[in-house]
Amino acid sequence: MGLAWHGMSAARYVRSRRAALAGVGAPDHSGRMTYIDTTAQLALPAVQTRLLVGGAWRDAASGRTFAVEDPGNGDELAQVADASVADGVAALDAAVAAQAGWAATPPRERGEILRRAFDLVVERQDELATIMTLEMGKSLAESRAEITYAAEFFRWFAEEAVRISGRFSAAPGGGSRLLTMKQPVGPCLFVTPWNFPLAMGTRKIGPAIAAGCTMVVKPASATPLSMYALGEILAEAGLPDGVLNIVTTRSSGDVTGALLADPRLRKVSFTGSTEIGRSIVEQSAANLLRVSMELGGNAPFLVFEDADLDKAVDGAMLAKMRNVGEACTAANRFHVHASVADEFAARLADRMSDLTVGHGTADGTDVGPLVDDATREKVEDLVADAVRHGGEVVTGGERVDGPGHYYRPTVIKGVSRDARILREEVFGPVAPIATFDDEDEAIRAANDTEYGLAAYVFTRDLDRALRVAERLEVGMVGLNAGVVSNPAAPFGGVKASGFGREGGAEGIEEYLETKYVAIAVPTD
Ligand SMILES: O=CCCC(=O)O
Repeated sequence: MGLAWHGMSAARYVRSRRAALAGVGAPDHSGRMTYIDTTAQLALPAVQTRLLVGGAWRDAASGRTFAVEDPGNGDELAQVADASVADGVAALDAAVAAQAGWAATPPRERGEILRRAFDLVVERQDELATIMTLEMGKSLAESRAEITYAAEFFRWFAEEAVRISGRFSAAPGGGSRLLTMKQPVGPCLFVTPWNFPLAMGTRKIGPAIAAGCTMVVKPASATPLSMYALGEILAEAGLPDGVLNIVTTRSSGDVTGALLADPRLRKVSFTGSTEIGRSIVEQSAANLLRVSMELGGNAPFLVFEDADLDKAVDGAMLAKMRNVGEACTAANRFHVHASVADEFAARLADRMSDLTVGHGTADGTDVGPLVDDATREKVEDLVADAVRHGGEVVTGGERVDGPGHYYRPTVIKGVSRDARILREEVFGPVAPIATFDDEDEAIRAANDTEYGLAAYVFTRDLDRALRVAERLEVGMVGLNAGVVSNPAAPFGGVKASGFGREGGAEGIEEYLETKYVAIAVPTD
């Protein structure tokens, strides 16, 4: 059975969209994006998604909706309920009402729900990939990879649900015993981003379900459809009403502000920009909420003179081009030993210029559009600034004309340390390369940022690898590896990249409180 889309079959929706989109935004090697007007064939069903509150789908109290657009050609994909503050509070009411019952549900039952949801996500990978590609642009291959990643959080936390434990010990002085237990923190608010619309949801929802927490999820307004599809799957997997509530809104600040001010909320987890993260942390102080923040990055990619350059270029392609560069873990700047920098730049440019830019659903597309024009304009500004600061564009360096927000995969070498592109998060397919002469200089350059999420190190010298990994001010290091993300590993950053860890054995701890009971034991 396919996803049911509030009475209409999402499979039918996806099929009709897929047929309609065949040929739209086909890549054209002359440099333009050809848009084949398929309006006559589109015949889009008026997909309207609603809010999920207490297990029921309902309209926003305001009756308002907003449009979700395909970043690959600007087509409207759906109208989505635009929740008001009252809708947000109703969702929290539902989460609060479900909390006690859910916390009392046997861990095995919570794990089994997650396991069934894992199976369903895997089974529906193609449908989900089409929805995701349409709403955020990346190629279908990228969307499928994200869906596998997303599903694995459910499988991982299905296994963690039954391993929550405490301890029992004797007080050193005698006279009492100490019983330490773990309990769910309570109702949570999750604010998820558009760049990984499903995985950033499952990375929070999975451990919350495993730990026995209820939740309100507010997905990014650009990408609500993947989250709705996930809500349908979790309901089908047997998640009780009210445990997961989904609220889409364009008034994010108002709705999340009201929830953060509500003393019934006990935790907030946010993935997104450092700027918004700071504001959420400030607001969460009033009720002293448990907080997890997964914020911006500015990952350095270090290539030492002894690195295997083939592996370094493979790693660079992954670290830079995964998700079209729209990832907080993306290699943002390349610091390469001066003796190998030209060779590295030439090899990377060869690989980048081979990539096919096109609509995410078109056959052969490697690189889809950026999510919106503001993102593309920022990329253009950063490239222009890098060139003003002496950078030489080796490949790319321009937008693709035509509908959609496309930008060519770009390599710039000789970027000087004062260029903005080495300090600001690019969130696009641009690899700026700067050089260093020795290890200390490489580390100084890598740490010269307010961010501290991920870093990548390429070297064949094990001593150096460990030394450098220890000195880098980041939460995650890829050692001769271009991807650090793994559901079994603790994902998270330091400095302005936030705090808290998602995934791994640490992931579930974010959703658990520790309580201890002192038990008097008569001594005679
Ligand atoms: O963009 C943030 C998350 C990226 C990831 O989980 O790999």
